[in-house]
Parts: sequence; C-alpha cells; structure tokens
Amino acid sequence: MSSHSHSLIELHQVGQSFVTHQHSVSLFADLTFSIEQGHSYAITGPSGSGKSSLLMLASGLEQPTAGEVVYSNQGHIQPISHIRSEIGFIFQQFHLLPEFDALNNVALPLKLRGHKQALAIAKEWLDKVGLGHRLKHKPAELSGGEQQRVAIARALVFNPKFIFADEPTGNLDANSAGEIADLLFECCRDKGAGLVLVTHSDSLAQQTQHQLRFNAGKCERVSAQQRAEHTVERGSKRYA
Ligand SMILES: Nc1ncnc2c1ncn2[C@@H]1O[C@H](COP(=O)(O)OP(=O)(O)OP(=O)(O)O)[C@@H](O)[C@H]1O
Repeated sequence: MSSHSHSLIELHQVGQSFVTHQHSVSLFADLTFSIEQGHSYAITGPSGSGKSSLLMLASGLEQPTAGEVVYSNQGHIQPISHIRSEIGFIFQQFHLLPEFDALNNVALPLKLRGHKQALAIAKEWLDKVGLGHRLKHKPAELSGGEQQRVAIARALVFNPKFIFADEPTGNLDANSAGEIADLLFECCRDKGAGLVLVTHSDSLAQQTQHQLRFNAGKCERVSAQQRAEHTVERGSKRYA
C-alpha cells in the first residue's frame, strides 16, 4: 500500500448515550483510539453493552453524543461524510435489497461507482464466498448464512479502505466462518483495509491485532499481554 492513500479514523474522548422520554442509557464515555488502514481490531463484550453503537459512530454512520470522530487522509483532515464511500459495512441484519438478486445486490456498490465490469466482479466475489450457484436468488430465497455471505461480498467488492463488520460469522457453520474470516483478514493484510469486527467469538477476536472490550459499563483497550494471558487461560481450561 502506498503512503499516499493512507487514511486514519481517530476517536477523541468519544461518548455515546441515548435519552428517550422513558430511558437514559449511557454506553461509554471518554474513549480515545485510532483505526488505521492495514490494521485489524476486535470489539468484544456482553450483549447490549454498546458494541454495535461504537461501530456505527466509528464508521461515521452515527454521531457521538460527546467528543469527536476525525477522518484524515495522509495527514489531511477530511469531512466525516467522506468515510461513507470508503467503507464496506456488514450489518447484523444484512440490509440486502429484497427486490435484487444476489448478483445485483453485490454489483450495486460497483455500479454506483460507475464500474463497467460490475456484474463480472460481483460474480467473482460470490464465487469467493461460496455462492456461485445462487446468483439469481433473491434474499428471501436464501438461508440466513447465505444472506450473510452476500452481504459480505457486497461489503468487500469495491476494495474499501475500511471494513466494519457486526458479527460477520454469526450465522455460519465453522467451515464457512473460517473461510469468511480468512477473506476479511486477506483484505486487511494484502489490500491494506482497516478491519473492525464486532464479535462474540474468542477465536475470531484473537486473530486481530488490537482489541477493545466492553466490561462493566466501560470500554477499554486490552493490552497484548492481557490477550496472551487470556489465550493461555483458555487453553489450559480446555485441556484441563
Ligand atoms: N437509538 C437508540 N435509542 C435508544 N437506545 C439505544 C439506541 N441504540 C441502542 N440503544 C441501546 O444501547 C444499548 C447497546 O446497544 P448495542 O446494539 O450497541 O449493543 P451490542 O453490544 O452491540 O449488543 P449485541 O451483542 O446484543 O448486538 C442497548 O441496550 C440498546 O437498547
């Protein structure tokens, strides 16, 4: 990757809370960290702790209630709206277009960018996620795991600078999950994408370079040493 294209997302003392007329929920506060192209990050923690909310604001899709998210390219600050066209987002609910078949769902990001070979490249990606035999199926005619793989192909098809993935392997069997994880890490390692994964899977989290963990109402970075100790602990429990 050339340094010309190097982009960075920085979260400065970011906080998120939701106040409705009935509830007030404070998810995290004073969180500072950077997401760099070519690096991989896991966000872990219990259900309802705020992982998806953090993903939404780090990707510029939502605004934080405190602090700021700064997007820069080669040291030059860009409007946060510029992240939109640079990210591949894999949502927990997939958000596929129901009227489009798998091929056209995956081709859409390329068509929107005026790509002449959109359908051919989309087909290659559907092959990569193991769905070469489901090109003409609409989302309602696909299983949950198949829809998830279409959503993954759609997120990766245009070589995004950043990939944000909410439980990307949640609906997949162990084999498909491993293959999809390999694809995601390949995009990070070989194509220089910044990869941010929300996951409940310890083994997926362990493959990333950095980890943020929600714990008792706080979101903290997990150090390399803590991560190594956790792996040893898990290992010794498993074989005890
Ligand atoms: N727009 C909103 N308005 C009010 N509350 C919200 C809103 N979005 C999220 N919340 C609340 O914030 C909390 C955290 O939600 P979030 O989806 O970030 O959790 P999560 O850690 O990703 O959970 P899971 O692992 O179950 O997907 C939830 O209790 C949810 O009810």
